[in-house]
Amino acid sequence: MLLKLSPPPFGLYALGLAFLQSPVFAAIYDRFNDLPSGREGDCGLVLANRLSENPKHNVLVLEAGVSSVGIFNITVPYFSTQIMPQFDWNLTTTPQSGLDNNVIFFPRGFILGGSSSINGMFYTRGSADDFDRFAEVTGENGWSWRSIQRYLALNEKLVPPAGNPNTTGEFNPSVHSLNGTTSVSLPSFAQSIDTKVIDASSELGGVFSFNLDVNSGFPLGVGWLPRTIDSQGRRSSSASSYLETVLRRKNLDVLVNARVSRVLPTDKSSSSTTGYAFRTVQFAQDIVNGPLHEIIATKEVIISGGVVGSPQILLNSGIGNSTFLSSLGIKPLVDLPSVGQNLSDQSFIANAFLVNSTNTYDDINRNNTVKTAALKQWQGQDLDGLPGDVQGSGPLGDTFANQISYYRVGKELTNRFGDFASGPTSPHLEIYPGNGFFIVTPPTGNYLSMTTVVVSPASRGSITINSTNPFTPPLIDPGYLTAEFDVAAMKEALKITYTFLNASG
Ligand SMILES: Cc1cc2nc3c(=O)[nH]c(=O)nc-3n(C[C@H](O)[C@H](O)[C@H](O)COP(=O)(O)OP(=O)(O)OC[C@H]3O[C@@H](n4cnc5c(N)ncnc54)[C@H](O)[C@@H]3O)c2cc1C
Repeated sequence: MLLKLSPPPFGLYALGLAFLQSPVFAAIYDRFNDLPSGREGDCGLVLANRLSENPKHNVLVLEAGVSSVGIFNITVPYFSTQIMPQFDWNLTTTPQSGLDNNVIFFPRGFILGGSSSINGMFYTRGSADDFDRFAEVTGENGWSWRSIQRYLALNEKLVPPAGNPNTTGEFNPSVHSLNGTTSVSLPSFAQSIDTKVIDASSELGGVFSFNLDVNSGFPLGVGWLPRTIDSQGRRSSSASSYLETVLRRKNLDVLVNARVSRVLPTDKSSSSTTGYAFRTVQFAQDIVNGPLHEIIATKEVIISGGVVGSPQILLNSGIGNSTFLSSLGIKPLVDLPSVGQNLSDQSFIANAFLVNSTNTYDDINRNNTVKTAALKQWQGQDLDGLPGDVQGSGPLGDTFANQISYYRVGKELTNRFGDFASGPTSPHLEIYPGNGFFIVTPPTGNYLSMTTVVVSPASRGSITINSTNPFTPPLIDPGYLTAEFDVAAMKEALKITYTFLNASG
């Protein structure tokens, strides 16, 4: 099947895959010249995994960033709290009018696995209403909450946390799968605030009531937070779960340091009325000096460059708003005005409060002796002369939040602005506690973080380009807090946070 683009299809993925003869062996390559000849195409890692299940398909993944294999700082979950510029695109937003024209860092993974290799590993599904809304909007019932269960089960593999602590009462086994691909576990490392959080939920009740499983389709309330971490306390990313496990396949190859500039029509005789077959992918391994390489997929190209990379590749290729592309000097091939529009991102504030406890994570972040001891614990080295230190245990084998909570804003706000959540089971707000001040820890003091997120934002923005150089960073405008609803909702999140913190527990 060729990927033919003609208006109005949307949801274009890109970077391709190909069907070739005589598979040789599978590998991750650094240089184009080392690729076995005849390997043509590429695609996202879940697709690469599923498509290469069929030995008749040959699949090539092109990744702009580096390989994730064996990278320690990616594997150790806790290091997700630190910015790692070598694995990041290091992008920033345009000045944000909703944030006093500040420019904000916009992290995205520049590595195999993309942002799943640098993210916070929270495993939280959308609500039942979210999926049912996808089904309604797309007219495709396969997206409904009921239908999607099969795919959630294929994705999730619930495993015991490192050290096998007792997780009874922290989840509902009936909504989890033991047989999928991505390892998911409950917290392995008890934080000193855990009991206080659960006690506050029970004391306050109402909207703070304990929810046995926020992944049941009904996320409202306070619950324990599953994370994509395996039983040895290692990050489970799309690269570690979907790619590294199948690298032995002879029909799957990966080329890293390969930045795609454009997809090109392969059949020059096609036109915007008959539709183009975009099977040629152009990319560079050296974006300053070139050269530009071209490969042609025998079958199909699938663009999966994420929320920033995909629209940028499409716009570079002449697929987008024709008037805009012409004004920039790019020949429009397919008029798709929605490309890069309607960007929706969740604004958040990492609120930090000084606390009188010294039992927080802050010293791991700023004291090398404490960090080294925690690393030894993660490596399973003996710290106390007693047997039993487990690989992946301790604070570094876990992410920074053990609980998560979801709320709806009051009726006053939805009556005034409308309801931007997908339905009554869907939250407007997410709030999670963390036992420290993360990302940029101050040199002194101990902290409690209460991060507040508007998860059903009304603000909309865009991803666009302002250059004919395909490697110039795109213009990222998430429009943070430009909608009045989002500002009002964030204020409500802060009020909820104060109520929660004022519980006597
Ligand atoms: C800091 C951070 C924390 C997050 N925390 C969580 C969390 O705790 N839980 C959660 O569920 N979600 C979290 N997310 C969101 C989640 O990680 C992303 O939604 C998800 O990874 C998006 O997947 P994707 O494949 O669409 O895009 P990406 O993960 O961005 O992958 C796109 C891939 O394409 C590559 N690429 C892009 N352009 C090109 C090009 N021109 N040529 C070649 N390759 C290209 C990129 O390098 C990347 O590997 C977080 C995201 C970030 C950034």
